[in-house]
Amino acid sequence: MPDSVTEPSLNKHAHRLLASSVAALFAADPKRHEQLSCRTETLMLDYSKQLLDYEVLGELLDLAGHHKLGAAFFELVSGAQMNVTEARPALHTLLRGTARSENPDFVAAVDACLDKMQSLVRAIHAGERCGHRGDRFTDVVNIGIGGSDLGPRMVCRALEQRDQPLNAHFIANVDPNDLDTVLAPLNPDTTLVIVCSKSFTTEETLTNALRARSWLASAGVAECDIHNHVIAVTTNLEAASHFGIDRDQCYPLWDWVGGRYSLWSAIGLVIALQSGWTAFEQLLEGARQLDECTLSAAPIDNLPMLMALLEYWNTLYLHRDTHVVLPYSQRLEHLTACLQQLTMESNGKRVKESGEPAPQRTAPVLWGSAGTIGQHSYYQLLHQGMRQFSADFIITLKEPGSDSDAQRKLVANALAQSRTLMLGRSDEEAQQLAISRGQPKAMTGHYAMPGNHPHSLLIMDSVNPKSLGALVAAYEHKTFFLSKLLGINAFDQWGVELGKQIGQQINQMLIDGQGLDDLDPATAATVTAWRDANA
Ligand SMILES: O=P(O)(O)OC[C@H]1O[C@](O)(CO)[C@@H](O)[C@@H]1O
Repeated sequence: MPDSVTEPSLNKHAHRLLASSVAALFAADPKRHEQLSCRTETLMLDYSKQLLDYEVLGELLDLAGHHKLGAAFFELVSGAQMNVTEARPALHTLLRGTARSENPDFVAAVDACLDKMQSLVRAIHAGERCGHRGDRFTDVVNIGIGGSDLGPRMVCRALEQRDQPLNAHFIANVDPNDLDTVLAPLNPDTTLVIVCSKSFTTEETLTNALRARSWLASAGVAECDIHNHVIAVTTNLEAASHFGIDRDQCYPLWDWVGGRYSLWSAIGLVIALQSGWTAFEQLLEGARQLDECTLSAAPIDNLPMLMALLEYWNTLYLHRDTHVVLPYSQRLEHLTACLQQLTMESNGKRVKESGEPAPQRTAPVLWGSAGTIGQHSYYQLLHQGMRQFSADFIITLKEPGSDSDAQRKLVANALAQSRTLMLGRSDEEAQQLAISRGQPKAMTGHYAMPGNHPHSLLIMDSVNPKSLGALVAAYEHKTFFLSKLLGINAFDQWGVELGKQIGQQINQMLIDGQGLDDLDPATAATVTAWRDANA
């Protein structure tokens, strides 16, 4: 493939389609939703409201072939060194049992870790492993940040039940208010703390872990009993044992699992503790099934590949700068935050794998929140603002046990918004509205909405462990396929690393006030102001 900024024929199609509309495409082909949809066991993608026709779809599918997306995915799950700057594979799929025979060297470690996790979960749920006074654990606090927080936090919220074995809590921010607020209502005697840090060097996590230990100690947990209340998940056993967590209380992680892809590993312990081992296994199974189907399906039937091709089309050709994810489920309220790290930390890059500048736009900004709440804040911009965006609506068909009237209204809102984003309100209708309000025609523009905002619907039966596993895996693979279309490495994050490094330097300057001349004057002035305020 030449490194052209964009493919000329797709550019021509984009020009043509931008002068048309999704509504016109539906008028010409009322059954297009039957063709422009794709199913897996647990998910359905309806992309008929995207601004594309069969010609464009054909060319996008050809691109999948040119970029050898299927082969690249096989390489990924087979343990090829996809992370070129860190010379590592990215084998999160192995954690859920995909391509075991391709990765014989790592299988035993994964199995042993799962066994160790399961034993812990069983012992805690059976009341065999208790707090220092012999009380059953009632609460589990996960301390971690980024991938060591967002995935498990999202899944725990999604699977929350009234009568669950343990209640899960999360502390991520180094802002002391986060820890103080989370721990305040908890009983230290019945609380288990999991320190999740792949590197065991992340400042926020280590600071919070120390503070959580002090909280336990000040509640009377003797130093020799702390090991019963604090466990760790990390690749860095040495740092964890230096911190005071015995090796046998550490659950392993490996450098071949990226932080933002790690919820399937022991980083997911909090999920199993909250929702049970079976739920955790089902989560892995849903993701594994999605992996299998991504490995075997032709591009036209390959749900994450289609999602990536659509994002590529929307970003590069229809010039959408942002992608809004709108889950119509309060259970999925943390999904967007989780996908932000997944997609923007993976594909928010400006160079290709080779180190050359990326010749085109890379990842769009991802944002959004659970519907219907956003309808009463930022949807106004979606309907009448001037920004160009694409969107995913996530809808569930049946939520057993929830109020059916409210549930129906939720879905009605999702479908209404999707339809309005597609159709908008025509100038004629807007004019009639202006007139009916006794206003001159000149006021028409206030009521008109362009519509024609490309978006997909991701539909699942309900938010359950299996469908959730599949949903997250679908976004993971979409992210990977997009990286391959863009030619970038999805598995490093050098921008974040720089921030961590400079943060440590400035922390030292806040402590001792030394070396301020090395800073820019504005930053130095704020360091001085902070030191004065805290003198
Ligand atoms: O698990 P660790 O090593 O504490 O890192 C936490 C997070 O920090 C990052 O490096 C940057 O945010 C993420 O990739 C990672 O998930």
